[in-house]
This record gives sequence, structure tokens and C-alpha cells, in this order.
Amino acid sequence: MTIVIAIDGPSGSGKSSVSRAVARRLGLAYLDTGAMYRAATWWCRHEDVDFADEDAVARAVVAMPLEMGVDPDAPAVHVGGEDVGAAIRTTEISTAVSAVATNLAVRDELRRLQRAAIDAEKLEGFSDGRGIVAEGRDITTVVAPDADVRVLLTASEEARLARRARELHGSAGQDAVEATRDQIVRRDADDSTVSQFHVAADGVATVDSSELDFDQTVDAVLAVVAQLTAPAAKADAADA
Ligand SMILES: Nc1ncnc2c1ncn2[C@@H]1O[C@H](COP(=O)(O)OP(=O)(O)O)[C@@H](O)[C@H]1O
Ligand SMILES: Nc1ccn([C@H]2C[C@H](O)[C@@H](COP(=O)(O)OP(=O)(O)O)O2)c(=O)n1
Repeated sequence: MTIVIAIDGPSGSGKSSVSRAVARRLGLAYLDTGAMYRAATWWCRHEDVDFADEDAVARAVVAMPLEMGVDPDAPAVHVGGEDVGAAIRTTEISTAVSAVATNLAVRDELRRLQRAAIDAEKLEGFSDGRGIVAEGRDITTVVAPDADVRVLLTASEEARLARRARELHGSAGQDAVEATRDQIVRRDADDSTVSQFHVAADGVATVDSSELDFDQTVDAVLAVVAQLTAPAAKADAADA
């Protein structure tokens, strides 16, 4: 049986880490679509593209030689053969990425690649046809609205700021939280202009991780998967 799981949510909600763990537990492939927008941003810088020139940015992204790994144990990202896994996580890229991610022609192109990656896993791919967990901002709504399981992973702004501050600065003290604010609050506001990821769309289950630790969040998502893929749930969906 093939299963496609779509997970969306704001920055710091735990999408990447939780999705990877869910993919590992279920033996599925894992697609980090945020990494694709980050790679596009890295490539435009590498190619000296003027970020203010939307057409030039879109042309560069269409020509980008991107290879996305989908192994949840080691989700590598290569551009033109170069491993950009670390380079796409720098503050410089995090600060610039929304400018590229709000370019609608870029979104069309990356969504096309994302659908192709999902379709490849339905047939064979890394997972041998078992399926994939794809996460981002518009997977439940636009990229894979027909996914078997769709989850919106949320957490309070306070929890998300504290998590990211701990990750980047090793502390959730006041200074670390303030240094993180641009990456969470401003970026989500910019990204919200092109994707709706704060409220679950119809048929999308919400998992709020504000009061859950990491393992509890993974278990909560796995519980949604078990519920929606149980034979009775499938029969109900077919009758509807
Ligand atoms: N439920 C949780 N409780 C505490 N920390 C978490 C939880 N979920 C994720 N984290 C941690 O928060 C940080 C951000 O998670 P990440 O998966 O990168 O979020 P996102 O992909 O949504 O931006 C990581 O350091 C991750 O280990
Ligand atoms: N499907 C997606 C995935 C990410 N994006 C945008 C939104 C973010 O600013 C960037 C990077 O996404 P990423 O998930 O790596 O962001 P976080 O650092 O986890 O918050 O890409 C998007 O617009 N659509």
C-alpha cells in the first residue's frame, strides 16, 4: 500500500524534525520542500541574480540543477553536484528565502518538482513504492491536496521562538529569543502572503505541539496517520 502524508506549519513548529521521524518510523521517503526554496535562494546568490528582478529569479530557478535526496536518515541537497546541505541553513539564506518563495513563477516550478518527487515514490523511488512524507507550507492545500493524510502542525509563537533560539543559540534566554524573532515572526508574515499555513484547511487534522515534547508530537502525528489509514476510515472516504 502506498501512503502520501502531507505536513504543513509555520517556522519552528517542528515540521522537519517530526516529518523525518514519522518517515523513518513508517519506512517512507521524506521531502523537505523548504530546503528546495532555500536551495533556490542559494543558487540565485551563486549565480549573482538580482533578487529584485522577478523574471531573472524565476529563469534561474527553472535552470537550477537541483537534486533532492529523500532518505529521512540523510536528506541531502545538491545543486550542480555541490552538497549545499549546510550552506542553505545559514542566517543569510534564512533571511533572504521569503523573497524567492513569494515569487509565483518560482512556486510553480518548485511545486512541479515536488509533485514529481511524490509521484516517483508512489511508483518506486527510494521507498520502493511505500510512499512519502512531504512537508512545507502549501503541501496539504496546493501540492498534494489529495494526500492520504494531511496534518497542520502548529505551536504557539512563544514555543516556536524558544525552540529556534535553543537550536541556533543554545539558549531560550531573552537575547537569544530576540535574535531569532526575524527568522520566525517576520518570515512567517512574509510567507503568509502566498500560503495559508496558520489555520487547517477543510479535511486537514491539526496537531498543536505547544505543550508536547518531540516524541509526543511524533506519536500524535502517527496516531492521526493510523486513524486515517485504518480500513474503516478508507471505506468512509470512498463512500463520501
Ligand atoms: N514538540 C517539540 N518540543 C520541543 N522541541 C521541538 C519539538 N518539535 C521540534 N522541536 C525542536 O525545535 C526545533 C525546530 O524544529 P524544526 O523541525 O526545524 O521545525 P520547522 O521545520 O517547523 O521549522 C528543532 O531543534 C527541533 O528539534
Ligand atoms: N512548501 C513551502 C516550503 C517552504 N516555503 C518557504 C517558507 C520559508 O521561509 C522557506 C524555508 O522553509 P523551511 O521549512 O526550511 O523554513 P523553516 O526554517 O523550517 O521555518 O521556504 C514555502 O513557501 N513553501
